[in-house]
Amino acid sequence: MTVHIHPSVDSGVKQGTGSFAGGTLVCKCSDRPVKVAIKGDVAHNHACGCTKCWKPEGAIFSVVAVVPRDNVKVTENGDKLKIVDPAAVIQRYACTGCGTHMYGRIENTGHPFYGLDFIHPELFQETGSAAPGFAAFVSSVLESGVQPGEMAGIRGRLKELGLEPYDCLSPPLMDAIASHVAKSKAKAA
Ligand SMILES: N[C@@H](CCC(=O)N[C@@H](CSCO)C(=O)NCC(=O)O)C(=O)O
Ligand SMILES: [Zn+2]
Ligand SMILES: [Zn+2]
Repeated sequence: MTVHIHPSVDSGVKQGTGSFAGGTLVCKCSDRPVKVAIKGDVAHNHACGCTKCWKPEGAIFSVVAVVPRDNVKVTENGDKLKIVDPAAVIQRYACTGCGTHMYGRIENTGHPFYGLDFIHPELFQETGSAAPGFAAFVSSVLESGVQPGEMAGIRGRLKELGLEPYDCLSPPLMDAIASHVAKSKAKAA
């Protein structure tokens, strides 16, 4: 049986051009779509199996990447945006018309990823942004109703696609988080 991970990778991961200069994210509304301008390319693009990241209908994983928060600007119909969960670490701004998450922002200045916003590159109206490079929070798909017996097939398909599966973030990102924590502790001592 074919395992569907996410429509943007199911027929193979399409590599970015390496020179993506930015573009516009557009929600799914036919009337007054929300538009968000992004400067520059995305970084740390990955498939995410967590329950909080937005996924298109039928997808098991989201595809999510980061950009500097100063490179994110809501340009049209921002009045339709609402924070999904104000208590979450990542405050995800979703369109109240279609439910699409347009960007996620961290307001805690002490968080290792403060300064980076989370976006879904599939919403770019342009092509060529950096491709996903790994899969994060893979075991978390069980929290969305995936059956344990499906996990081997899911991990196998992710590997086949070149998206190494991890049950948290990738080692370089986990290292970045731990280094940040170590530095914060040293400063406080
Ligand atoms: N098992 C949980 C995991 C949720 C989780 O920790 N998600 C990460 C990654 S999201 C992008 O990669 C996270 O940082 N969450 C903070 C937040 O969502 O506010 C689940 O599946 O819910
Ligand atoms: Zn919308
Ligand atoms: Zn996630």
